[in-house]
Amino acid sequence: MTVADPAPKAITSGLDPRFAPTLYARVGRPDSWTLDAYLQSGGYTAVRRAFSLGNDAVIDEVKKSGLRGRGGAGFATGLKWSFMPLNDGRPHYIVCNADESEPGSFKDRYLLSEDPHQLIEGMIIAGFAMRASVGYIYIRGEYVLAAQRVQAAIEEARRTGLLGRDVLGSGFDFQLHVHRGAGAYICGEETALMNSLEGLRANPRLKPPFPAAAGLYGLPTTINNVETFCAATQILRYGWAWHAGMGTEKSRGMKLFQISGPVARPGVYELPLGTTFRELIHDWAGGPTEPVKAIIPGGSSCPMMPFSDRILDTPMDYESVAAAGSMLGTGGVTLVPTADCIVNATWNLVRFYGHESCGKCTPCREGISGWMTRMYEKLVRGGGQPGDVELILDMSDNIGGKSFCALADACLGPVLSSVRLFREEYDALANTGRPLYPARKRWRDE
Ligand SMILES: NC(=O)c1ccc[n+]([C@@H]2O[C@H](COP(=O)([O-])OP(=O)(O)OC[C@H]3O[C@@H](n4cnc5c(N)ncnc54)[C@H](O)[C@@H]3O)[C@@H](O)[C@H]2O)c1
Ligand SMILES: Cc1cc2nc3c(=O)[nH]c(=O)nc-3n(C[C@H](O)[C@H](O)[C@H](O)COP(=O)(O)O)c2cc1C
Ligand code: SF4
Repeated sequence: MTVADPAPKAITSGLDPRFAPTLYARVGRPDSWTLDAYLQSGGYTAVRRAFSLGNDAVIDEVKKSGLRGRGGAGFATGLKWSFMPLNDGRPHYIVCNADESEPGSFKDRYLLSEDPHQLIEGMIIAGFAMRASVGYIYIRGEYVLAAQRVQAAIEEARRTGLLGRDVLGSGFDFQLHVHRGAGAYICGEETALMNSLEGLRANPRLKPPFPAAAGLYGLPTTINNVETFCAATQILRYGWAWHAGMGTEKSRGMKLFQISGPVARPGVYELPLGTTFRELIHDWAGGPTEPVKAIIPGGSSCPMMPFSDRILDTPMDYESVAAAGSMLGTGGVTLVPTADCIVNATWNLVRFYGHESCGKCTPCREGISGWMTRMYEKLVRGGGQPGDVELILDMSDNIGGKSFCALADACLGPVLSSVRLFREEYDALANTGRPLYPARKRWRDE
């Protein structure tokens, strides 16, 4: 754990005036993290509505809203909630995945530190719907401020009858606990996260069984991302039709897009799914500050795409970005400058994944942490040889689809796409030992 959590001064919440303020409505406002501020803006009305609807109707409401998981994979949230068994007499758990460690993703930290009650309300609603009386919020270790604010908000909620026995006189008992991570990316993978919560080493578990069948302590569990629970609060507040009325046919609602790299106004922008890359980059983030050659659309595990007119006009929804050859992921858009060595930039990601490999399976431990990391290091240090690029492709072929969890494949996203798009930069290093562009300074080099 190395990086302390700074106060969120630099964020830009791009609330679109055409839509009612939603997920980031309170971010940046004075004392936004306190119960008083939350109540003044209509907080905890959604949970009262949920209680009046009843458990199954809440799940139905989320299903009809079209909400899909905002942790990256986009799995239908209401459907996932409906997998939890009914009245089986066993304890059920819900878990909030607040581990947010994907390079390029930084939306959840501000939901946590600036608006913890919105998350708590979403988790009470989810716990009620899925008959869970205990919830855990697993927070990335580096998010110090976020953990403090969430903990303080839980205590406020307990003191005022929003958590604990008989929440708001509904007869529903619900407790929430914060668990802080200790700086491992793999703890964001939901089954590794459950092992970590149980005090075990954070290795992923086999799926299936999915968590609803056998989750935390082997009991029915549902894990959702921070933004997903917060969106559930808004859906219960404004109704499923309001949410389903935004976005595209299969990707409904608003999304927190993040943009980093050489743009005038990097930050978090709350926009409807289906907004184009061009609108985000040019209209909201003020446009690139230097020539750009690639877009990483949704966090570092998503394949790079060229910075072309076709891609700029692609709507940012799950289907359109997949059709364009990548993934929407977390909506964390990163721009890669033209004058940066793509091999060095990719090496930065490869060594991140190599460092974060949990070591459980051979293709990832030996392939990513070992061969791939050494191969990139050799290339960027000027030791490249003819045939190295073919070797990278061959290694990728032996790793892809053969690892225990998605981490190894995530590393291959930037590797294979950068070779495909910028082969000449790889060939230059392999054949001459010299890059076509000088490498930018990376924080890992400092
Ligand atoms: N937010 C971050 O910081 C971060 C970091 C790394 C990766 N990611 C994202 O993680 C994603 C991969 O996550 P994953 O490996 O959990 O994806 P996944 O597709 O295995 O699962 C996504 C969710 O849907 C559920 N699910 C999927 N199929 C199911 C089924 N048949 N029955 C019941 N439930 C089912 C899973 O339990 C899980 O909750 C990537 O797309 C990436 O964008 C996010
Ligand atoms: C290596 C790895 C790391 C992950 N890290 C996160 C994370 O930090 N936050 C998150 O919400 N999901 C993360 N995920 C995805 C989770 O496994 C899971 O899909 C998600 O929490 C489900 O929530 P959702 O349905 O609300 O998206 C990660 C997946 C993998 C493979
Ligand atoms: S792919 Fe990597 S992180 Fe996932 S189980 Fe295998 S070694 Fe661990």
